Amino acid sequence: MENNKLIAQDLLKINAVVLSPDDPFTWASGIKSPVYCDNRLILAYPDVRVDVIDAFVALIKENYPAAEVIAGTATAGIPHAALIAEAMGLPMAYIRSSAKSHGRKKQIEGIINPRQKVVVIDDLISTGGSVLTAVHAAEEAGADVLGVAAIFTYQLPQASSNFKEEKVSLATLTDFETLIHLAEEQGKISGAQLEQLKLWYADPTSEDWCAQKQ
Ligand SMILES: O=P(O)(O)OC[C@H]1O[C@H](OP(=O)(O)OP(=O)(O)O)[C@H](O)[C@@H]1O
Ligand SMILES: O=C(O)c1cc(=O)[nH]c(=O)[nH]1
Repeated sequence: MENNKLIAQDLLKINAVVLSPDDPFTWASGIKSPVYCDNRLILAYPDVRVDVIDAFVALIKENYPAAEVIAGTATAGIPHAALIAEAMGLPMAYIRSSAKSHGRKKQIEGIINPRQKVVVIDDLISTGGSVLTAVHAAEEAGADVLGVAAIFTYQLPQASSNFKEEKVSLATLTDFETLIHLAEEQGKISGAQLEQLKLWYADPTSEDWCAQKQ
């Protein structure tokens, strides 16, 4: 099975994908959504963890073969970055959303040296805002950021334009289209739920779909 389908199947199997159209989720970006994908749950399933890390290693070897440091985005990107770095025998670092206000007042924990080739890991891309903040911090430290690798992307136009504008490469293990297609195939989503998701997905930043559900 191709990795994008395997990982989507794993996410469905562990119930990482939750629908709640009547009580929408608020995403990090402020977007209201009927769907949430909780990749943090992967950590609880050793077999799924192995699938995810094997797929990440293959993705990084293919897209960013010169990687020298694996850097996780705080917080959900950190455990995956640690496991990838371990599997690849590479140094690992993590990047906070902003510098600490106490202690050593760092945004980057661990070591990223100037000119080092860095791959930044996040668990999930909605708008890409969180991981692009981490990319900027690594670049400010002088790193040569090869690109971003993440488990899942919603493939939102807003994310594509953000990555394009910043000239940052993005590679993911799976995506919204693959996930929804598989959920439909496996009867894990009803026709009504699919229609509502389509309505939201046509314009995720508008909250019209919320109004129309009532
Ligand atoms: O692409 P974006 O619009 O930035 O959204 C995706 C980000 O949101 C989530 O993190 P969250 O802020 O919930 O924090 P966490 O990683 O600490 O769980 C997720 O883990 C991504 O980092
Ligand atoms: O955008 C987010 O905050 C977000 C969406 C999602 O589905 N899962 C998640 O962990 N964060």
